[in-house]
Amino acid sequence: LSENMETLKDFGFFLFSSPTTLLGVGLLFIILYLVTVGSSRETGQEPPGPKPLPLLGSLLQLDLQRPYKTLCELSKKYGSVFTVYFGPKKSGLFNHFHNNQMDIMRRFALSTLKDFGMGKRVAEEKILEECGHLIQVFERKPFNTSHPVNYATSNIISSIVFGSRFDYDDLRFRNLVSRVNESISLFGTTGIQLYNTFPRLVRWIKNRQVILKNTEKTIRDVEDLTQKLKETLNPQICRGLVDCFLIRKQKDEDSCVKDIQFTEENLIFTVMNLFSAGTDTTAATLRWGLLLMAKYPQIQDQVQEELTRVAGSHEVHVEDRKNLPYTDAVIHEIQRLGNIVPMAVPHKTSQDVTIQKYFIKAGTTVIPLLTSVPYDESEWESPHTFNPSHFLDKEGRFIKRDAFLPFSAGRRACIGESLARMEVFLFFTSLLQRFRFIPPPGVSENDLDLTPAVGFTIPPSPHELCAISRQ
Ligand code: HEM
Repeated sequence: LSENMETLKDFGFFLFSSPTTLLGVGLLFIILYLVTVGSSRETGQEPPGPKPLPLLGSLLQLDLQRPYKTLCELSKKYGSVFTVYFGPKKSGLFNHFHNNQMDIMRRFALSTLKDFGMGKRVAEEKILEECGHLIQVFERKPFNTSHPVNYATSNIISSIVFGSRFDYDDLRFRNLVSRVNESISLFGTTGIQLYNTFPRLVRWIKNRQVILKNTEKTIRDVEDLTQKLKETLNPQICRGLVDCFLIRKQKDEDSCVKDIQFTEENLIFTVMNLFSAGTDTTAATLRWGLLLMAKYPQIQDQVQEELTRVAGSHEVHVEDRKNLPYTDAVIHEIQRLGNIVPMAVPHKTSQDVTIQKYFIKAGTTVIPLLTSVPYDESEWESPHTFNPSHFLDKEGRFIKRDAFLPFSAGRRACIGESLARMEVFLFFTSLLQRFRFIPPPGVSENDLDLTPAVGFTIPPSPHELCAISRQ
């Protein structure tokens, strides 16, 4: 996902696309000049920012484990477009795609996800089936929600990509999911921030070695899984995204088209990207949801009262959402407060560009600082409190808010948004229908800690909950 190329058009579109513009200063951009200080001044005015130290840039001013926090503070001082130096020059951890390839792979993934039911009934059926499996493994005795929830969300993307789900006790699947979780979490550590800043100096850093090993093993697993699909491929039937990719590749080969997009390498990385992007994010959101329900039992009561009144013991479907305004508001509030992708995905300008009055050189890393939006005091009545009324009008009807941007905006916004929204709604409602979530014995609601973990995406810190059956 990281360091993907971005065209000038994408960049402009992102900046001026409607929700962003509406928010004014809401969506803040950090412009990370990783080139020599002052070089861009030759061509135009550089965005403001803290004065960089030689070599270290702005490093000493940043909380390297939670950079989004200090960056948010800096944005208050310097405005919606500003510069931060992460050390002296440009660096990146993974960069697998070239510009056009990224565009084509994005389009391919998006249209295949749609073919496989993203936002449609097919996906709904898959998710409801998975809810059935997830419910079986939730326990009355204290348990860590991380594993089961990650397996469940991973199975949704797996069945879209590979055409089938995995058993929760399948060792290879468990390892795949654990490696994704571990790498995403390590991406947020100080060590990796340092590596990104001084790649030559700290190549040996342990967390980088772990990420590289994880990636190597995942590549082997994905190669093996795709090989099995290749052996049983029937060009008439697409079981999942991998099949569609292979069929397209075969077609190009048959008609002697020299393929630079539909290559084995792109297949592996597309699958890996979807697998990581689709697992950790949705699971983190759901885990925040369950934790917040345990912490705020009165809100859990109201969700359960509404679910009982509207759906009784029937399975909740997507079409029920419009009749569940309170539950819908709670889910939106979970996403707002959870703020699980605080710095979106870094992009890179492919050409020089001027934004507002500021000149940004080609090759500059640009980070949309999403974290500034959900806690914006000019947008939310009580930005730091879990308050579902942010999404309700006086009559208790659900209201959309422009400052709700967990999936980012513009041409490079999340491609899994409708799938993720469906997953979060169906998993959350079916779990809340069946279970009451409470803290473990001896732990009070007040003791439940809402400090986020460290990571590229930010789930809650490790914790345990009890799931008491309501039936
Ligand atoms: C609640 C769950 C999710 C949240 C909050 C979320 C959020 C985001 C955000 C903020 C971005 C960065 C956009 C930007 O850089 O401007 C992103 C990118 C992306 N997401 Fe999601 N996402 C979620 C679930 C998913 C799922 C289920 C999938 C799988 C289909 C997915 C696939 C992707 C991909 C492939 C990208 C990169 C797009 C690109 O660079 O062009 N996401 N997501």
